[in-house]
Amino acid sequence: MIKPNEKLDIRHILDDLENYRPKRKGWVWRTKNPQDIGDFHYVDISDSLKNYVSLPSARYLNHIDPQPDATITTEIASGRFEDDIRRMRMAAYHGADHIMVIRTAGQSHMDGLLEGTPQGVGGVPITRKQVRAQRKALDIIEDEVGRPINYHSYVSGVAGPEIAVMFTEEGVNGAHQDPQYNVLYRNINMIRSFVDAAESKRIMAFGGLAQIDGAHNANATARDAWKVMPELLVQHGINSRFSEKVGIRPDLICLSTVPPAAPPSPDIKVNLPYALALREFFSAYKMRAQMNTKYMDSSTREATVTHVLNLLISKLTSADIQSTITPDEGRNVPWHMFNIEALDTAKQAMVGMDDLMSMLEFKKDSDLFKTKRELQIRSILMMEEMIEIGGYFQAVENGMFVDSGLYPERMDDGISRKIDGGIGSDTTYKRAKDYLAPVSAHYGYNNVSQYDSKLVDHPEKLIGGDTFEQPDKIQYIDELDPEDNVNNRLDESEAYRNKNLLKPEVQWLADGVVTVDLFFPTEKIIAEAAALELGKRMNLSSVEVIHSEVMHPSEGTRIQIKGVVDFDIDMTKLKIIKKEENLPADDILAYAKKHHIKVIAGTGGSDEHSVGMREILDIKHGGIEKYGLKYTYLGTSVPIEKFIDAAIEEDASVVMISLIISHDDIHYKNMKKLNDYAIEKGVRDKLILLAGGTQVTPEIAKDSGMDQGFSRGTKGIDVASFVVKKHKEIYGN
Ligand SMILES: Cc1ncc(COP(=O)(O)O)c(/C=N\CC[C@H](N)C(=O)O)c1O
Repeated sequence: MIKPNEKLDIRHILDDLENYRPKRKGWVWRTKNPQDIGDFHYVDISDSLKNYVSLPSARYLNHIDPQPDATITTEIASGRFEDDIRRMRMAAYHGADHIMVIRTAGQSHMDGLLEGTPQGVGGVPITRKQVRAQRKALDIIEDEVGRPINYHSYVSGVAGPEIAVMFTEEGVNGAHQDPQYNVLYRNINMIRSFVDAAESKRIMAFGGLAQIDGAHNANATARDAWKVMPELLVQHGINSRFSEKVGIRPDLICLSTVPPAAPPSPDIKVNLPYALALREFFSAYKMRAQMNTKYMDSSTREATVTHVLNLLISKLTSADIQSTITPDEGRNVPWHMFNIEALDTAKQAMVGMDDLMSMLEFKKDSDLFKTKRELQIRSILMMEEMIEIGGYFQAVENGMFVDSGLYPERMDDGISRKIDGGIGSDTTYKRAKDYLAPVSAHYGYNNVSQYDSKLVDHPEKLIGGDTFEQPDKIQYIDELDPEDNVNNRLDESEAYRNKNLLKPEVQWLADGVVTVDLFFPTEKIIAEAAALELGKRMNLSSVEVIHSEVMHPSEGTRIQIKGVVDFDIDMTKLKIIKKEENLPADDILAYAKKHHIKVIAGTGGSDEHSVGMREILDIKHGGIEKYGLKYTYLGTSVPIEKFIDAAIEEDASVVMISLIISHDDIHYKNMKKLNDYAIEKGVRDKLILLAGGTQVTPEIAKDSGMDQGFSRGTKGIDVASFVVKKHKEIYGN
């Protein structure tokens, strides 16, 4: 099993891919398991991971990392699967157990399977080899984090059935499949789409894949998304009932529900009635909540707050899968850090709202229920009209879908598709009387008995098993394109994989992209031009403004730029400051007692923070008291001189000053003052001066005259161990 300090070896993953077989088939849900974690009892919770990265503030709660009971998704879309695999491992550490891989632009229109490992645009070309490599990598990653990970991509498009077969052969665990998506958003002929969908869904049912529908696209496409809510209910109904009739189990039918409105609209008031309406209509199925990307601009802060409101909706209603679009979707440059931020947002908000509904209930007499009912009635009326005019196909041709009017109001701007039009029109054929497909998952008419009436339920037995039973029958193609493949890409970036060279990246190894977050005290248009100039002068190339935010029309603008650095960093030449090993606790205790080490401690300058210092001092937090050091606490806002005067008076050998406020580097200025005063009083060489604080950098503290600086995450033993080592240096054993 791979260790956290070992990097995934992509070449090892690519090795012998031909003979890789998936460990299991089908989807795995998390198991809800209410439990105590740390000092708290959680209810909407599943088991914790073996290896993980907890939220930053978990540091104050014994590094607990509670995992919500909902599956959490991250979307991967860089175009190079070999770099996406590292991102998948990072995502798994941050709580993702559903990896959704976007396909290269336009794959929906390709009528057949792609092969090999060409680089994609905005996603990877989903091919058997890329799927195998990623599933094999996820086998390694799920063992490392200690939780099954679902691999997911898309079965929509004209090659739906072929992709469904390949996914089932390769152990893919989930897929989007919704013929309405083909029709409305990819202009694929509707007859072809529904015939293909029946076949694809039948195969997915056999493979146990979880299915996600495409209703969310309506509210990403409609002009005023909140007005398509009745239609969203209709779209969910069409795909869910169709899927169930074809044979997909209801607990694997996941409705992709996105709150259609976002702030500054009254988000919860608009979205909650819809969320309740949906779950009341479709309680037999699973809910896949997806964060709203429609109203996302380029501010990751704004996107994150909208995401949290979406998570509130999920907690107020239900979410079996909680999808986390990268908050950078607004810029359409999903980078590693934004996938991880979105995962942390979901985990943080969901565990933060654990067991919410045990404390709340909705006011029965509020508008909430009236609006919910009204939306449901509107959607039923829409279904009735569809039946009246001749059914779904006719309704699409009449442009009933994605009309920006709140049904039955019509704006007549819906997406209309011809029943006999679109890609793949006129490509469906009635099966002949003696039609036979000797395969284990096939929708509709299959005249097996003409050969063997005993095998009607197992047509594949006619040929000694199909590829689902006999994976060795799979025709595995390695590469088709001698240029555009992973081997060439790996060779190009080899120096950054197995040498000591380092480059910053946002999505691809050694892409060299960095961002600079800055503020200019001037109007936006000038600030943007100045930011580009600044980027150039910082020797960045391809400098672009990726976000600008007006703080005031003339007083100031915040700008984020991205740019590329063209140099490498040689890791062997870096000055790495190793964290000092602590002495054994017993040795510290014995020495401190023998030498009666006394400490003067307090928060210096005009600083009132005291929590941090108490943690480092008090025995109950594992403070220095636990290791035999006696301390006198001077309190907060202690004048700098008083520390030295007290040390002299009490014959203390250590001064510990806590300095949290860092404006204008006042913390370092106070350290200098402390050091200078100790020299002035002629006691500097007898004293150990230590400074601590959230913004204290040890190196700068030492440059400011301290013997050592301590920053976030310092423990009592770190300080006690340093004191004993330093005391031995000054006073001998
Ligand atoms: C039903 C369906 N089929 C296929 C595709 C993608 O289809 P192409 O491979 O042709 O782009 C989509 C698109 N949305 C999925 C991403 C979204 N951010 C999500 O999380 O759902 C879809 O909704």
